[in-house]
Amino acid sequence: MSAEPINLDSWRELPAAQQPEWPDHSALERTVAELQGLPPLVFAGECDELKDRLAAVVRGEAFVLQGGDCAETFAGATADNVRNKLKTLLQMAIVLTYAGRVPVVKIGRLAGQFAKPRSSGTETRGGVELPAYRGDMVNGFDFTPESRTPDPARLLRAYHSSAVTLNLARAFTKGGYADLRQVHAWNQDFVAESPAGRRYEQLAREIDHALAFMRACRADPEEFHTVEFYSSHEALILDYDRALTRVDSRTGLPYDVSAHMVWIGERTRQLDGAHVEFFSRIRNPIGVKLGPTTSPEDALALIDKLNPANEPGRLTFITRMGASKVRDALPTLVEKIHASGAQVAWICDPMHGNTFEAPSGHKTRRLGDVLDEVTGFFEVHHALGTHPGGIHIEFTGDDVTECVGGGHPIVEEDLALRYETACDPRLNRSQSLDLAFQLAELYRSS
Ligand SMILES: O=C[C@H](O)[C@H](O)COP(=O)(O)O
Ligand SMILES: C=C(OP(=O)(O)O)C(=O)O
Repeated sequence: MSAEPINLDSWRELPAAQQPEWPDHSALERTVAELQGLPPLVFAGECDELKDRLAAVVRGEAFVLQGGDCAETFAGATADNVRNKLKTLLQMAIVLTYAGRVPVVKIGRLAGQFAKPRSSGTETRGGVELPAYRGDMVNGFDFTPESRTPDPARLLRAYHSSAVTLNLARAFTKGGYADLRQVHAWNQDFVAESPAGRRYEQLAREIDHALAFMRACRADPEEFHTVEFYSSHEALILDYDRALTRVDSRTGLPYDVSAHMVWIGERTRQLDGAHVEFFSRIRNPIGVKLGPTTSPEDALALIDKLNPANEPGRLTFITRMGASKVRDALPTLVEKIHASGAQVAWICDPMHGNTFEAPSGHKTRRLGDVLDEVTGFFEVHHALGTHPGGIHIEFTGDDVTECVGGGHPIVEEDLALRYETACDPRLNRSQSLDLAFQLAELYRSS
């Protein structure tokens, strides 16, 4: 048991970036009090299990696949939607495990990814200025004063939507849908239409043969029938994540039980800021996004503050440099941190450094840039002898047209066809599989 209670409110004294301006503070306090009385969404023991899996990533023995929507929406918490995202994640994981020959730690940007940091606090349309959309946890997407006013009741809806989503994810991953014998079923609606689907079908046939062989040998391990799946989100709105922090009865230590893993974004990772302070107090495995301006000194100071015991699996750096910068910005960072002896996992987010505006005004990303950043990430780690530990992506299971490129190509003129994201552009299912095949090749040759 820990000797003294840990102060979970020390962050309140510090500047907290990207927080909503709640118009009604007493409503916020009532909501927070209600959240504090609600059951945990995940258990501390599950968070520890994920920490162990991430420790294997630090040792170079496993690879992280972390992904999901840029911004989940309340309306999107449906069985079809969650199943489609999980299906894509499972297909990507199978490609990586089979073709890349590496165990994959599966983490969704799911069941809690309801808040967004924004470049500007307001949005102007036709001369009207309103608060920017900050995710369904804070305000509505519609461009009206009512919808854009931050509403604390949304924190409760975020909790309940997370609970529904996590319940579906647990049912799909433990209840038979994720059984390896379903490798073909996951592809059924897809195979004929897309080159990635056809390539996947070939791989699924090989897996079938391998499974038949294993069964003939009377080997049918439990791992073939269910999947370990973990949830994660950017813990941006501190009132929410603090209200869902509970002291673990086994150890007396605090965990943010709104997700297994939480991360700090590029815009809120100030060393003397509230987010870093709050994260230093909770015991979940945590991530920190690092953009191209991060100095090795910044990263080392974050390690001192967030992982003073140098526990492997506790801290993951998610680098998001941009394809044009990764080969210049990443090497010194990795080299100096590795030389310090710090035990961190390195994950590449090839999305957030590669956003641009198409002539139509849509925010988009090129799959080619995404693949180039991932390739640069592998090159840097290969040259330094460190482990490229995973990827963090924004994707969806639907055939949206938000990013350009891919084996089943989408061009800039297609963007308006199915542009459905609430914030940043996501890879569709075919583009996600293209990425998985490329990753598997990179992994095998690294
Ligand atoms: O997902 C990341 C950020 O929230 C997003 O890129 C911010 O977008 P903006 O620059 O349109 O505010
Ligand atoms: C905001 C995000 O990324 P970053 O903090 O890296 O900009 C995100 O991943 O949603």
